[in-house]
Amino acid sequence: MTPRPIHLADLTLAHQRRPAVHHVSGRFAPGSLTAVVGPNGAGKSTLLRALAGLHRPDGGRIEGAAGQVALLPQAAALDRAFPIACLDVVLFGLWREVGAFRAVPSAGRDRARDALAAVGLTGFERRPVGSLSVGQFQRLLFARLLLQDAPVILLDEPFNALDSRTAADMLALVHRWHGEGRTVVAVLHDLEMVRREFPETLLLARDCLGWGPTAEVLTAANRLRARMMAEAWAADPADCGRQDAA
Ligand SMILES: Nc1ncnc2c1ncn2[C@@H]1O[C@H](COP(=O)(O)OP(=O)(O)OP(=O)(O)O)[C@@H](O)[C@H]1O
Repeated sequence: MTPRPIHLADLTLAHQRRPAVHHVSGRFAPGSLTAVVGPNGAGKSTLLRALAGLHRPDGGRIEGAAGQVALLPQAAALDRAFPIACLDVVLFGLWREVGAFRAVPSAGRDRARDALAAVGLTGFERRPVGSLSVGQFQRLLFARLLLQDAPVILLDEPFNALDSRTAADMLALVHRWHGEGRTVVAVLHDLEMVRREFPETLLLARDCLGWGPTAEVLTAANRLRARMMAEAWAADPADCGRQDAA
């Protein structure tokens, strides 16, 4: 597995012209394992969506992400009322390989069953997604990522609302991906987990307040700055302060 590096060059991402990510520059090294942390509304999900090609830059550039990224969105952002069976959700992971309108070969179905087994969902093939618990649904989304087999994996709050057993199982998958040389980027709020498990951290409060080894980034001073920045942005969300921002 040889991911390409991903560069952010003076990246600004906006919603309705209000910057959510503001003049951020830096690099996700190939094979790195990075936590993206910051207060609510700091631009973390917006950044992941942009890396996945779902949000176009309003300023600056993202280089190297196209075609090598798989995204696990926040579970809360997904509609589970859709009447679809678990195996079919996992098979979406083959979309790039197989295409939208071609039948999935039986080998693909076998891989999907293997992915379900790998996340502890053997026997769930025909279950409608609406009948799954929160933790089972998150396992299902991880199974889809397994099938996607992407060099770069983006996870938006992947352990939210999971019990400790499920969180540990999903964390083991993250480490497996890292061990295979993939680049993994995860939005997280649990700073203890970040310190324990994630060697690199990007601290975001719309602006980048630190990006590098976790112990150097997650200092009390930086976290205080992040909170203050978030409050300043909340008070005046449109004030970019630079000529060239969106
Ligand atoms: N679709 C949207 N339309 C308008 N504004 C949006 C949209 N999505 C996000 N925003 C705004 O952009 C800012 C950044 O949101 P984002 O979801 O990226 O933050 P976050 O760091 O992921 O937050 P959280 O930790 O609460 O999930 C917030 O002020 C949010 O209200």
